[in-house]
Amino acid sequence: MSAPEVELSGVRRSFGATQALRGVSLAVRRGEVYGLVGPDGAGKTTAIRMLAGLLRPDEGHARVLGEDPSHPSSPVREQLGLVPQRNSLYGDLSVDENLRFFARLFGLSRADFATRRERLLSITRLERFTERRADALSGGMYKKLALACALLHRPRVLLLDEPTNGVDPVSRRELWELLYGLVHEGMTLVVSTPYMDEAARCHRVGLLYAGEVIAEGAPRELARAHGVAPGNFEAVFLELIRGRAA
Ligand SMILES: Nc1ncnc2c1ncn2[C@@H]1O[C@H](COP(=O)(O)OP(=O)(O)OP(=O)(O)O)[C@@H](O)[C@H]1O
Repeated sequence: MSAPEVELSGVRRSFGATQALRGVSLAVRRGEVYGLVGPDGAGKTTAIRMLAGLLRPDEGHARVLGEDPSHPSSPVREQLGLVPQRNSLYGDLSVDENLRFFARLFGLSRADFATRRERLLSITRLERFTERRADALSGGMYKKLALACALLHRPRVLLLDEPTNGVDPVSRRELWELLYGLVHEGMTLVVSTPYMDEAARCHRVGLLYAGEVIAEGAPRELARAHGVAPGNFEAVFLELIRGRAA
């Protein structure tokens, strides 16, 4: 079996007295959609930020394509895309200006940018809105633009922190279709979400609760193991949490 592309191993991280991650381990293979599923405050953003190299663990380690993503000169940074939870774009800049800004940041050549721009505007269906300011976009369109900006440099691993938060159901479905398209092209995805129904859209999920992975597996298998209908992760979660409280 191939080596994991994304890995957390025994990761602990505290902020003052708050233990955000309490010994989290996970491994994601090429072409997988791995869901970090859990309620607000479970530690999802902390885990994503660690994989993006923006935070270091107190204990344990994070690896992406076998490298430490927090290392300033790590080549893996070029292979990583991040869609943060909010405010990742310049609200006063238009769709086109945001794309251009991030293309410069990633060092894309003029010709490469032209190709990427066309492709990304097409898959996100933002072609008709290139002049619109990011702040004036709907929630779903804003997330699609954030995704387009994160994809400019053709990352191999994409990290998405609650990409469908505040997005209407139709745009949510569209975003997921877009994500599957990327996976089809060989990308590896780690997606955090507080929406239990979205767990079923992932190949594998880690259920995160109070800084710990309390269950992990393929959605259907987890549902079967807990005797609930496929996709009913709320029931799986409640049973697991009840089990811990008992
Ligand atoms: N920079 C920080 N300073 C202090 N506490 C923090 C910091 N970052 C996270 N925390 C705390 O760590 C815990 C986990 O937060 P985290 O943001 O990772 O959770 P989450 O699952 O992403 O939830 P949310 O969806 O609400 O962001 C929370 O109790 C949070 O308040």
